[in-house]
Amino acid sequence: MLATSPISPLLRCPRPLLLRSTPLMGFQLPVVPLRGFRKRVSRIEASDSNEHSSFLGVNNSVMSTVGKSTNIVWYECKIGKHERQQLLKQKGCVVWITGLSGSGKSTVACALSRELYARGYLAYVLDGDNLRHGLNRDLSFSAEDRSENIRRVGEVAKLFADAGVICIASLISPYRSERDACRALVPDSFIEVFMDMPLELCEARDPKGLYKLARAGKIKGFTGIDDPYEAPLNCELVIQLKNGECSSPSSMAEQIIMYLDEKGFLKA
Ligand SMILES: Nc1ncnc2c1ncn2[C@@H]1O[C@H](COP(=O)(O)OS(=O)(=O)O)[C@@H](OP(=O)(O)O)[C@H]1O
Ligand SMILES: Nc1ncnc2c1ncn2[C@@H]1O[C@H](COP(=O)(O)OP(=O)(O)O)[C@@H](O)[C@H]1O
Repeated sequence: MLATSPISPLLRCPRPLLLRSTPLMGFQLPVVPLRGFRKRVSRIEASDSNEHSSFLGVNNSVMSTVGKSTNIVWYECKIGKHERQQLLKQKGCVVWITGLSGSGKSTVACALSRELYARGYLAYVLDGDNLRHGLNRDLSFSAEDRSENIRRVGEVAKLFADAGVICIASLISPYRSERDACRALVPDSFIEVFMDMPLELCEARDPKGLYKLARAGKIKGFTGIDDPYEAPLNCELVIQLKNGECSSPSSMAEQIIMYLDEKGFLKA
């Protein structure tokens, strides 16, 4: 359990205190983390201001500069991804669902989450539309902001996968290079699923009336109308119409579950 330090600012630890329960006393004792931590860090010189530079310091601590964050040190916990996966009896991964608005991304994402839950697996959906209500509320649909949107979701998805969770990201994510960058964050556990539905079908569905507005010129830069969508060239799964018919969401989810099972993600 974590708590902020109750001690004076002069003695404040660089990290929060850990509280540990003792069976004998039945209450929590503060445990000051890693004596020598401050000393070790203070002996490392400030790093330069390159985009991403790092060097080994005393006791293998690595002081880094990443983006605009200078003098930062990665702290490793003993309970890691492996332990969490053993606990959950599954492998953390990212199922990245891409496709046009109205192609069925959110529907299949929720069906997949539901089917996994029914089988005893933990999944979490990161939906583009939903994330734009919070984490990404500052982003528009300009190319630059869409790239930042995808980058952030890729980073969050990586954290979920590290937590041992099957993370289902459901975003239009129209640019190949940004999707590839997300893949590079979790190279062995990224499953790209392309909702390969014809524009005509998506437009006919138009559940939010956005295509109609885009065709009328009332929304500018709408994906598939006057903004590009770059279809994947080499993705793990493609979901398409069969004989002109759309499969049910649960059979689409089943297709993804079969892939996860074959590749060993459904065991620790
Ligand atoms: N200009 C424009 N282009 C595309 N989509 C638009 C636009 N404006 C609003 N919307 C709505 O936003 C949803 C897509 O958000 P995403 O975060 O998935 O988009 S992106 O990955 O950043 O391109 C998308 O949701 P889905 O229909 O679920 O895909 C739309 O409802
Ligand atoms: N497999 C499917 N079969 C029939 N209708 C579907 C299917 N998947 C999605 N739909 C319908 O298509 C519309 C768009 O689906 P949605 O999941 O919101 O797409 P997206 O998230 O890609 O915008 C919704 O009205 C939904 O009910």
